[in-house]
Amino acid sequence: MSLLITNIAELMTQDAERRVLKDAAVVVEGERISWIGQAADAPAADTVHDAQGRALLPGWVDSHTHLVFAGDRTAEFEARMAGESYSAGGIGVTMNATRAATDAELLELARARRAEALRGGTTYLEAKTGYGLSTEHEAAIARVTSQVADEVTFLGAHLVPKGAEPEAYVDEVVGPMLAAVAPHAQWADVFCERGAFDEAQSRRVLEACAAAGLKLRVHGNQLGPGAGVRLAVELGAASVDHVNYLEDADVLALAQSWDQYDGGRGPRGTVATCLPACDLSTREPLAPARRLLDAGVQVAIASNLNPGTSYTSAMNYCVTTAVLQMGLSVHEAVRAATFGGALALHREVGDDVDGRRAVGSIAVGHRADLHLLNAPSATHLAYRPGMPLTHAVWQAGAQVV
Ligand SMILES: N=CN[C@@H](CCC(=O)O)C(=O)O
Ligand SMILES: [Zn+2]
Repeated sequence: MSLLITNIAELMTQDAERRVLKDAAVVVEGERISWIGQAADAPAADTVHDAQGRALLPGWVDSHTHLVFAGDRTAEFEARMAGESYSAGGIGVTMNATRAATDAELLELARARRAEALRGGTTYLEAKTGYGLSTEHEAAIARVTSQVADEVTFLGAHLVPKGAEPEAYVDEVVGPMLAAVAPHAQWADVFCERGAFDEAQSRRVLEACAAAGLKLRVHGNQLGPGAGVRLAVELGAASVDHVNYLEDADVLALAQSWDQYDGGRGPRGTVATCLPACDLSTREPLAPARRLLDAGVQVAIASNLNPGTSYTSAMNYCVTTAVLQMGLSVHEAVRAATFGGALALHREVGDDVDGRRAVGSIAVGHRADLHLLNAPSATHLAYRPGMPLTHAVWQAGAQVV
């Protein structure tokens, strides 16, 4: 079955040439984009969707979520709004609530959140473990996560649980916990921050996970300057996330990591993933996305959905914030939330590579993940902040919204 989406006022492809087409059309065959071009030149298809002058973007690629948890942290949020600062310790509150839930309850909660994200235009999503913090609970959460997320990240090194001795806990993370979770995960992450894991502990976790075949990502430089960015670049992590507190040397290292990049055929560098909703909720300085882009760093924008620092999956809101408060153009912000997220997950290139297609851009051969706005241009995301602009969504060629 083929589908022609026509009468698109603005088609923001986020493809290699960063093309933005006016009066455009897209043809989808099965799960795959098979044609893009001017509406007047479009081939016939089995069915037609008249976009009626709306804007079409790639579906959002949310490359940083903590989708699987129970409970909420309203009281902590209220305290923060009253002037308290965020600390990693709150993770323990969610650990207790999550351990108390059954796997079936966690799956139901996560499925509801995944559906909410999809309704907001998120067609591809990464999710982390990290609220189990024991071998048994991390393995259970990894199994649940693999049923709802497109990419699964092992984050046993999220917090040393209360009562545990840090080095003994790291021994567990790199030993039995890693062995139990690795079959369900593609990625490993560590919260390299004061109050969580120091540089040596983070390095140990990341090296062990890499040796077990997991690709790397890092939570770093969120609450103050630190080793996260440096470690991520040194170990070839796909992404370092938060990046609120950066020294010039961090920005330089991130930029240099992209020196050899040739569009995905050779090695990739380390993406800097900015989490605007989290920055606002924690009242941390916004990540310096403008400075990073100007330095030549590849940037992603993600939701960081979690009950502590960012209880939202609204990527429209993250993009709006990036434009209004972080100094990005609309095109740059949309790129970071689509192509940038895909790059941070090594999914930005490929026409049926290992049975999977590229996501995060609209190009022939890529997965037909499409987001139709109820607006004539993507500019309206920032121009009409907070308005419900998601009109229709296709995921792998199927209309889901
Ligand atoms: N920074 C570490 N982890 C989460 C917060 C987790 C929590 O507080 O529950 C984050 O990305 O912000
Ligand atoms: Zn996070």
